Amino acid sequence: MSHLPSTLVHSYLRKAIEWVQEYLSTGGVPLHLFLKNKFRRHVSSGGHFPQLGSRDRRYISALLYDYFRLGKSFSGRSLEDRMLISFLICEQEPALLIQELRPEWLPAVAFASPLERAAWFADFRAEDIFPWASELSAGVDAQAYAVSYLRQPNVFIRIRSGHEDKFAVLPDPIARMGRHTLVAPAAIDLRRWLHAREGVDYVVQDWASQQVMEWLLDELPAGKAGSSHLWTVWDCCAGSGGKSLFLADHLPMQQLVVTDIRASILTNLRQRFRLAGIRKYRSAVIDVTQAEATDKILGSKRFDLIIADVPCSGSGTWARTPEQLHFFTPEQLQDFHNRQISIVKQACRYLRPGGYLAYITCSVFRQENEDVADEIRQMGLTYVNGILITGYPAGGDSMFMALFRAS
Ligand SMILES: C[S@@+](CC[C@H](N)C(=O)[O-])C[C@H]1O[C@@H](n2cnc3c(N)ncnc32)[C@H](O)[C@@H]1O
Repeated sequence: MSHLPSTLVHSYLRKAIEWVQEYLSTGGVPLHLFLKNKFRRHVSSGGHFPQLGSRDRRYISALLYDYFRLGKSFSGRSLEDRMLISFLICEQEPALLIQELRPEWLPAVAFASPLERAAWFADFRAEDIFPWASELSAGVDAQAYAVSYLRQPNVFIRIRSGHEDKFAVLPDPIARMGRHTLVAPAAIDLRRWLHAREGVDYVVQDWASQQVMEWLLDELPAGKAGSSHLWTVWDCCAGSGGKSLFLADHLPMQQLVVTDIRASILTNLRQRFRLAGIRKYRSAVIDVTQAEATDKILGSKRFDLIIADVPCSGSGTWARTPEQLHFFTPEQLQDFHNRQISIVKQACRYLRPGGYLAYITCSVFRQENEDVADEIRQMGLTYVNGILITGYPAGGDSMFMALFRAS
């Protein structure tokens, strides 16, 4: 791509500004859904793209996503300036657009890293991107975490045990991080590059998510040599089953129960389990905070291990959904905290004596991590160990886990 007509460049910017203004005033839906809807409904209004082609969509999407990557920085600038600064900082090849719209900024394009490009602007302060550093969990490097927003995160693959031979030779854009973990640049079309089946030979699972589950296996007696115990497991906020799929691949289980408050996400889970060849499990829609309804379904069942991968701010994954930086207010943390406590309080009634509770979030906020862990201790469970995986140096998510044991 060596040339972009000037009229087209201006139309991209106009469209992106129009849509970002609309999104800022309505919010509500994730940005990717907003854009999907917009692209579908886009009707020519006499502009320069009667139909939006894939290049048009790419530019407009990048302008919107990058705009949110700046978080609260450059707040003294106009919307147009912020959009173009963010494009310059975050895109690998921003020169065509910048040359047309802000040629005086071209010297900044010469820098390779987003941080260097950002620092070219005198009014940049990394701490403005994410201004809630005092709320972070211990172990999160506030500056590195803030700067991680400036780059689209990577895609991570978990190779399923027994399928390793399919990945003996890797094509160029895909690299190995471990025996079972591969990393690829964002927006890669995995089907084009891998001669392996998604869901069968591999699953897309973030590095931090794989790391916390491996850590869990090491902490549990199941990870120790000579253990032949068959585990009974309840994944009480199972979502589309990322954690359960990992366990089904690695933990000898007698029983696996997966539940979620949303029926639709369980449909997704069942499809993934079917592909993965996992048939021995029970699934049910349960709102764990509702004791009576939960009792009706689980009855007198008691579990060796309960996975509580609770709903949270998702701040450990916000580099994938940077619009959340704009809509977040610290007051929301108390609501998340309360919901997390009520889920755990109800869930741990189903632990058998000596059973384990794995409390998990993809949050970097203390109020959802250490503070909830402290309250779980006060519920009478024994704290075994905890871990915070900070994925930002590897272009991945961050995740917290605290492991408890019932007496
Ligand atoms: C972080 S996601 C789980 C991700 C999943 N464990 C995975 O690895 O793919 C949290 C899940 O909790 C579910 N959830 C929220 N409130 C709930 C409740 N009261 N009872 C049960 N599930 C709930 C949400 O629907 C969501 O799917």
